[in-house]
Formats: sequence, C-alpha cells, structure tokens
Amino acid sequence: MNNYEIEVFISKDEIAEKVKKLGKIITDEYKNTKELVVIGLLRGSVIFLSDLVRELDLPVSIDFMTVSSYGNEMESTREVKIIKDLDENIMGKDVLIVEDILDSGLTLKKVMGILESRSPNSLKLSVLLNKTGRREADISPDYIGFEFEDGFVVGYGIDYAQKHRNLPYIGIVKEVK
Ligand SMILES: O=P(O)(O)OC[C@H]1O[C@H](OP(=O)(O)OP(=O)(O)O)[C@H](O)[C@@H]1O
Ligand SMILES: Nc1nc2[nH]cnc2c(=O)[nH]1
Ligand SMILES: [Mg+2]
Repeated sequence: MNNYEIEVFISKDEIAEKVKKLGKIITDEYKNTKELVVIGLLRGSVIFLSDLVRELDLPVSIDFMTVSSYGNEMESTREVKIIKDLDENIMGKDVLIVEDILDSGLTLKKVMGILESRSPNSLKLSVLLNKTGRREADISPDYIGFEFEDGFVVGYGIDYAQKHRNLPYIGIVKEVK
C-alpha cells in the first residue's frame, strides 16, 4: 500500500484501563503460584507485555521468543519462523504467553505447540487484540483485551513494515487513493 493514513481505533486511555483490568484478573488467578513465567513474542508484544507485567502483583519472571511470519506484508507468509528460542527451561512452570494480536492463529498455534511439548505445569494465553475475521487455527485465549473482526491495526507494539510500533494508541490503516 503506497499511501495510507492511520485512524485511531482504541485510545491510549482505553488501552491503559483494559491493561489494568487484565492485570487484576491475572493477579487473582495466579495468587497461589510461586512464580509466573511471562513469555513475550518479539517484537509485537513488547509494549503490551511491559505495561501488563507492571499491573501484576505477583512473583514474575520474563522470557522472550522471537517469531515472525508477516514480513513487510499485510498477509501472513504462513511460514512461522522461530528466530530466537526462550532462554530458560519451562518444564513444570506456570507459563503465560503475552501476545499483541491473534489473527490467523498460525503464529500462536506453532508457539503453543512448541511450549506445550516442554511440559509446563500450566500454559495460558493472554492477547491484547483478538481479530476474529480470518482465523485459520483453533486458538482460545484465556485473557482478551479487545475483540474485533477485521482491519489492519498498528501501534502499541504492532507494526506495518516495521513502522508505527511506537504509537501510543491502536490505529487502523486506511488506504488513501
Ligand atoms: O495470528 P497470526 O496471523 O499469526 O498473526 C499474529 C502475529 O503477527 C504479528 O507478528 P509478526 O509476524 O508481524 O512479527 P512481529 O511480532 O515482529 O511484528 C503479531 O505480532 C502476531 O505475533
Ligand atoms: N500490523 C498488523 N500486523 C498483524 N499481524 C497479524 N495481524 C495483524 C494486523 O492486523 N496488523
Ligand atoms: Mg508478533
């Protein structure tokens, strides 16, 4: 897309309010856990993860995996590449994946399959955005920030061709003809 503009879709304040709420719910659910391992998928999840973990009143450790499937396009390449694995072993641990957006589901299907095979004590999924309109893999997040059907979003960690990750709000990309 050569010319486009970005319309505000979810404001900075709405995001902050939702992240606080999710933080309370997750804190409550894991209150008896010795250590919660929060796993972020680089790069899209970094901003959501860094805000969410500060709303968790729990002993937390953080680890990252780098996966990429979109390249610079708006459609998934369908090839989910694991570029960097976790640094720590998750066997027997309570693990929460924190992800920016669930769209086709191909990324999370691959990642959850890999993590499940390492025998964590529990594995749950928190997504800020659940985009339902082009789902291909059956993934049911345990914690969801916002749900919508369609539209290419950017901001709050999410890029279009590596740009716009630093927008403080979530915007929708609109083509300008
Ligand atoms: O459900 P899916 O259709 O698989 O799409 C979701 C994934 O796509 C984006 O990552 P991307 O591959 O663009 O890499 P990034 O996290 O570095 O932006 C986003 O951050 C999710 O990880
Ligand atoms: N920027 C962006 N990346 C995505 N990756 C998967 N879905 C999306 C989306 O709606 N926007
Ligand atoms: Mg990603």
